Amino acid sequence: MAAVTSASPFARASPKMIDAAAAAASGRPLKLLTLLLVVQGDRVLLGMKKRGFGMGKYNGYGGKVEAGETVLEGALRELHEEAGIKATDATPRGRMLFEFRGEETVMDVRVFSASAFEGEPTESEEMTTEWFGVDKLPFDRMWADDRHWFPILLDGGFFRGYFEFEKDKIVDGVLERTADADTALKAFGASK
Ligand SMILES: Nc1[nH]c(=O)nc2c1ncn2[C@H]1C[C@H](O)[C@@H](COP(=O)(O)OP(=O)(O)OP(=O)(O)O)O1
Repeated sequence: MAAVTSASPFARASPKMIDAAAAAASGRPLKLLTLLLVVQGDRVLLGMKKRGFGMGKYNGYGGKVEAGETVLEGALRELHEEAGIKATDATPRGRMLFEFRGEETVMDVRVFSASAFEGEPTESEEMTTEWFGVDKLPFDRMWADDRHWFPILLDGGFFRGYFEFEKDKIVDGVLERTADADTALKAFGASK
């Protein structure tokens, strides 16, 4: 399992590097977003984004956390709105900061996974619903960071990272497997 993760050029991050990357973003506005991956046995539910940010890419389900809801509630609501299902065992797995060159706001993405749900995956106006085998994930049609942290997610682990993008290409990044979800969350001084 370590071999999978260390294959990533970003996996050599020390906590110090992560903190330095986070400090680079401190003081900048963070946009709180969720991302929920439904992983059932050896298959993963992904949706192709049909509009807006990330259009044309496959991803898990998620979006902005609304006022008055917790991050988990936001993650569950987005999954339901976009894929028509209710996850019953969603659990936090990681935290990723994404910076886009030329943009002030840094995306603060809270990653969850779930394996159980109620309902049938149903395509929405925003996303399709498609199952992919864990060894056939469409990484070349996903966000470039995904191939680096998916192995940790599929392996049952927790992670935190920071990636800088120029359009949709990675220009810099650090990624670290953490001992638990709390460590991943508190990494960048999460307030909620
Ligand atoms: N580099 C990245 N890698 C990744 O795997 N997911 C990313 C990502 N950058 C953003 N995301 C996810 C987080 C979130 O689930 C989604 C963006 O949220 P939204 O779809 O809500 O954005 P939109 O600007 O389209 O919002 P709405 O206009 O409210 O639909 O993309």
